[in-house]
Amino acid sequence: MSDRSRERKVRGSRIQSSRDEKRETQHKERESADTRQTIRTGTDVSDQFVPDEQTFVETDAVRRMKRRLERWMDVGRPVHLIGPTGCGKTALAMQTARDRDRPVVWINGDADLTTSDLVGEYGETERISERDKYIHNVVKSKDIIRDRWVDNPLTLAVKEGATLVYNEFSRTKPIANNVLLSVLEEGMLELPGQRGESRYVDVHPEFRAILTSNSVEYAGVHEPQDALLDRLVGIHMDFYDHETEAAIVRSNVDEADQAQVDQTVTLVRRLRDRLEINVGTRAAIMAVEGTRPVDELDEQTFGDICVDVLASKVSSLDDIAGLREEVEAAIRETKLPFVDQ
Ligand SMILES: Nc1ncnc2c1ncn2[C@@H]1O[C@H](COP(=O)(O)OP(=O)(O)OP(=O)(O)O)[C@@H](O)[C@H]1O
Repeated sequence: MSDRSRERKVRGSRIQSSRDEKRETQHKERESADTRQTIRTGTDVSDQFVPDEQTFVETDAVRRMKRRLERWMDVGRPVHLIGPTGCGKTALAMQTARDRDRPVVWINGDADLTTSDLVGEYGETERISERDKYIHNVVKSKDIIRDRWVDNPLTLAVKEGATLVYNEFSRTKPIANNVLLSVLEEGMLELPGQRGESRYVDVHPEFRAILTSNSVEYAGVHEPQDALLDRLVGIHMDFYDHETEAAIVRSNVDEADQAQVDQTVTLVRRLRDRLEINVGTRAAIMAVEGTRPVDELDEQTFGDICVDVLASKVSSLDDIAGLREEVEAAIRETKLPFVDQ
């Protein structure tokens, strides 16, 4: 492949470096990795929240999904991860973002988010006092009070060439997300509150975006505008395979017994098929955590643990009774060796 064909175009602006030069740049960046930061605090920014780094399990299934995501990152396309609650979207997005060796910016979608929450506002007032020091013992002071513009996460990410992880973006009202349209296509961010030249910001060529949404809410809460969806590559995720879920549980629960993890994952996957409510990987993690303090685990106790793990998703005592029946039936079917039947 000729060098020219290796040059990759990012929406609205061209990465000047060929793939080799980019590798060279990345190598240099890696050398100064300690200067790389997840933008938590930077110049003129309020503290940025980014989920803490966790042990990330990479089985074949996870690697395949991650590679699929990275391919689109490589060509500069924003990716939309869609999947049921607790299937692993956030963990995958965050690990892919971290592995890019670029700053990571996190935004949590919310119905109250406005455009200025995303891009910035004149959030602070600065008072500048000038004293006239040329005329002896005459003090003339002038206070200038000026609003100071504060960049918010999206502007930060666009300026720094960060990887933006916009979690549950469809919880944000579409009108607030409109500001993404020109970022993802024309490579230009418009700051509605700003004036003159500073109203427009060129998108850094290394800027990338991963948006996640919950399959149910995605269609429900705020149907995203088609113009935004049109700019996104969509990857639908489902729950991982048994081996991956068991590995995820083990990585999230210290010193968990392998057999108990396997059996609990089997049970949780069985309940996922039987119940109307969404049974995510977190349920398996919490069920194994719930058994840790128990010395002699019997069917009743394990049934209580599994009901507790899922009960917040049912709203009435009748539903709880139905849930318990399903849980107990699934425990009997799964013949859990560690549970004294
Ligand atoms: N590859 C992985 N390695 C380690 N833990 C993982 C991995 N994938 C998912 N998990 C864990 O499984 C649980 C659910 O994952 P995650 O939060 O990423 O799901 P989600 O689809 O983003 O959920 P939600 O829709 O609630 O945001 C979390 O506790 C997460 O730490």
